[in-house]
Amino acid sequence: MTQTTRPVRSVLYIPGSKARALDKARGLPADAIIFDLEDAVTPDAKDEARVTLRAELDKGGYGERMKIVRINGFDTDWGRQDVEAMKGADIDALLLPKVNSADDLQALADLIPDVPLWAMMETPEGVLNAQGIAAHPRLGGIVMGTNDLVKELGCRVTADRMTVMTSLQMSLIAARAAGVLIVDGVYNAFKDDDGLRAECEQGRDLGFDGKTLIHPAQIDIANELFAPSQADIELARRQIAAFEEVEASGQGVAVVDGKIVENLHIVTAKALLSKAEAIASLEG
Ligand SMILES: CC(C)(COP(=O)(O)OP(=O)(O)OC[C@H]1O[C@@H](n2cnc3c(N)ncnc32)[C@H](O)[C@@H]1OP(=O)(O)O)[C@@H](O)C(=O)NCCC(=O)NCCSC(=O)C[C@H](O)C(=O)O
Ligand SMILES: [Mg+2]
Repeated sequence: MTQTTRPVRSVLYIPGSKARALDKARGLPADAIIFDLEDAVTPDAKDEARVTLRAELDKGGYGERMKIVRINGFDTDWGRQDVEAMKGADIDALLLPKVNSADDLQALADLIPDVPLWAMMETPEGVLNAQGIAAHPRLGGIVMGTNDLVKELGCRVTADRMTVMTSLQMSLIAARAAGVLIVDGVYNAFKDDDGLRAECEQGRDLGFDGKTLIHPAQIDIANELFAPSQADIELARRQIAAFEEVEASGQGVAVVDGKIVENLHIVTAKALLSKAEAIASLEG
């Protein structure tokens, strides 16, 4: 599976300092894990977290879950030490926080070869430079950092997220233009399932590949809402069948449920079926 077809419906942050949570993650149904050395770890726990995390990664047992390590930025004392500690580790990506430009990613790329890089989109400068960041040759994915964005923009958190909508969409457009994955920001109220459900639906409808999460109880909702539903799958199959039929008679437009279906809709339908297959193979 290439990085862009790999399911990332649920992307769970785990503080690198919490050994129990790091162990628990081996049995959680998250598609991806962000092992965090940045904001979820207090300054006095940074050195120990780095050692704990490397030991847990070396132990393995995380299966097919995508393993992403969020390091500290290079404007801190810890960023370079985090990179050193992750050299040779069995990980799928390093995630750089507060990326302002492609140069920030290049500084990380210069320190470590081969490992794909992911970028946190969570500063106004980063959002304005989203196109260049997404186009960096080592970039595999973008993670929205909506908490930092709210802080930096000086806006309020609203239920409809209109205050961060421009940033979400600029980042998403940049990711799509570059062909990299992009996952939505976290929903802080981790006991509010209805609120999480609404935000997942919004993120999915906007085009995000999945949602970052802070608690295991959020995983099932994200997995459900970022997967094609049975109705989506059946409609895609009917569209493909109907289009093949009209195509065989030399026409380019079918009608399904009173709506036109053209070749471009078939591309979307096939992509949806590929995603459903990738999820089934991951879960199987
Ligand atoms: C939010 C929490 C502090 C809550 O922790 P806790 O009170 O321990 O929760 P529970 O008692 O309900 O936990 C039940 C069991 O689940 C395990 N657990 C909890 N959280 C996780 C997790 N994230 N991953 C794996 N396992 C987890 C507990 O260990 C319990 O297990 P057991 O004892 O066996 O029953 C806590 O959930 C937490 O710390 N969450 C992560 C917070 C975090 O990572 N924050 C940083 C990322 S958010 C961010 O920075 C985004 C971005 O940068 C931005 O700007 O927006
Ligand atoms: Mg942040």
